[in-house]
Amino acid sequence: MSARIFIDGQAGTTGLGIAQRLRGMPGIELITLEEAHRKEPKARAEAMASADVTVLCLPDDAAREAVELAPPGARILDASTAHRIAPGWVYGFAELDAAQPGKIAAATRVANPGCYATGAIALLHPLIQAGMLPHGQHLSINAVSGYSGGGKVMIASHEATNGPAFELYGLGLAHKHIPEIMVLSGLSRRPLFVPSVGHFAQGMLVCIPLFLDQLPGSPTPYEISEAYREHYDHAPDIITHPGIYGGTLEPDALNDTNQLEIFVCANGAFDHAVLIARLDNLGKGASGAAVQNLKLMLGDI
Ligand SMILES: NC(=O)C1=CN([C@@H]2O[C@H](COP(=O)(O)OP(=O)(O)OC[C@H]3O[C@@H](n4cnc5c(N)ncnc54)[C@H](OP(=O)(O)O)[C@@H]3O)[C@@H](O)[C@H]2O)C=CC1
Ligand SMILES: CC(=O)N[C@@H](CCC(=O)OP(=O)(O)O)C(=O)O
Repeated sequence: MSARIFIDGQAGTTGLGIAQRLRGMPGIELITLEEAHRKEPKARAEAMASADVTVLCLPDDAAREAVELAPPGARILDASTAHRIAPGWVYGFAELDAAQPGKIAAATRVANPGCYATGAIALLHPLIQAGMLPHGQHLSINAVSGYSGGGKVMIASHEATNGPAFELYGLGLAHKHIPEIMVLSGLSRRPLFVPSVGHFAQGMLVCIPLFLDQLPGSPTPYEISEAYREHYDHAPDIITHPGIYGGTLEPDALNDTNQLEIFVCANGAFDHAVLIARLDNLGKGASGAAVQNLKLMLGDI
C-alpha cells in the first residue's frame, strides 16, 4: 500500500525539491492541488485529511495557519521556522543522538531544521554532550549560503541582477536560527551568528572558531575529530574527517545530496581551531532532511 503525501507549498523552492526527491521513490503517492486551489484553505484542509503526512513548505505565518487548518491527529512535517522549538514538536535532525530517529518515527508533529542550524548543531551538540565545550561557552558562528536559501524571491533577484557577489546579512544579530541552535546544541549563552550569502545557487559552509586553551582540559584537535567520529559512527549521511584538515573548502561539493561533512582545522602552535560543516542548504539543510524525516515517519518505506 502506498503512503499519501501532501506538500502544502508545492510550488516553492523547498516544496519542489521535496516533490522531486519523492517522485523517484516507490510506495509514495503525492497529493497535488491545482494551481487555482493551492492557497485555498478548504482544498488544503481536505488534502491534509486524506494524507498520511502533510509537509509544510510555507512562510512561517502560513505554516502556523496550516497547522490550525489541519484535522486533529494529522501528521505534519513543517519545513518552516515556526515550530522548531515549540512544545509538542520533535526536532527533525535524526543524527542528534541515538534516540532522535525513534522520536521522529513516533511523532505526529516534526519540525524540519533550518539549514544553518543543521550545520551548527551538528558541530556543537557532540562536543557539548561529551563535556568538551561548556554549555555557557562564548561562541561565534560564521556561515555562507547559496542564494537559494532565500527562497523564490532571492533566487529571482540574484538571477535577474547577477549579484551581489557576496553580502553579509543578519547584522542585527538576531537571526531566526539562533533559538534552535541554542536549544538543540545545549548552549546556555547566546552565540554571535553572522550569516552571509554569495552569488552561487546552492551549498553552505558553517564555521565556528575556538580557542582550545580556553576549553576544559584544553582538548587537542585530534580529540575533537575523534569525538565527532564516535558520535556519528552510525550516521551514514554525516562524514567526519580524521585529524586536522588544511585544504580549501568550497560550499557546493555536497550539492544534491543529503550529506553533511565535518572538518576540524587547527594550528596547535596558537591553540586555534575552526570547526566547519559543509552541506547543501537545499539538501541536508531542507528537502533532503525532509525526505529523511518522512521515511522515518512512514516506517522507513
Ligand atoms: N530555501 C531554503 O533553503 C530553505 C527554506 N526553508 C523554509 O521552507 C519554507 C519555504 O521556503 P522556500 O521554499 O524557500 O520559500 P519559497 O518562497 O520558495 O516558497 C514558498 C511557497 O509557499 C507558497 N505560499 C505562501 N503563502 C501560502 C499560503 N497561505 N498557502 C499556500 N501556499 C502559500 C508560495 O506561493 P507563491 O509561489 O504563490 O509565492 C510559495 O510557492 C520557509 O518557511 C523557509 O523558511 C527551510 C529550509 C531551507
Ligand atoms: C540565504 C538565506 O536567506 N537563508 C535563509 C535561511 C534558509 C533556511 O534554511 O532557513 P529556514 O528553514 O529557517 O527558512 C535566512 O537566512 O533566512
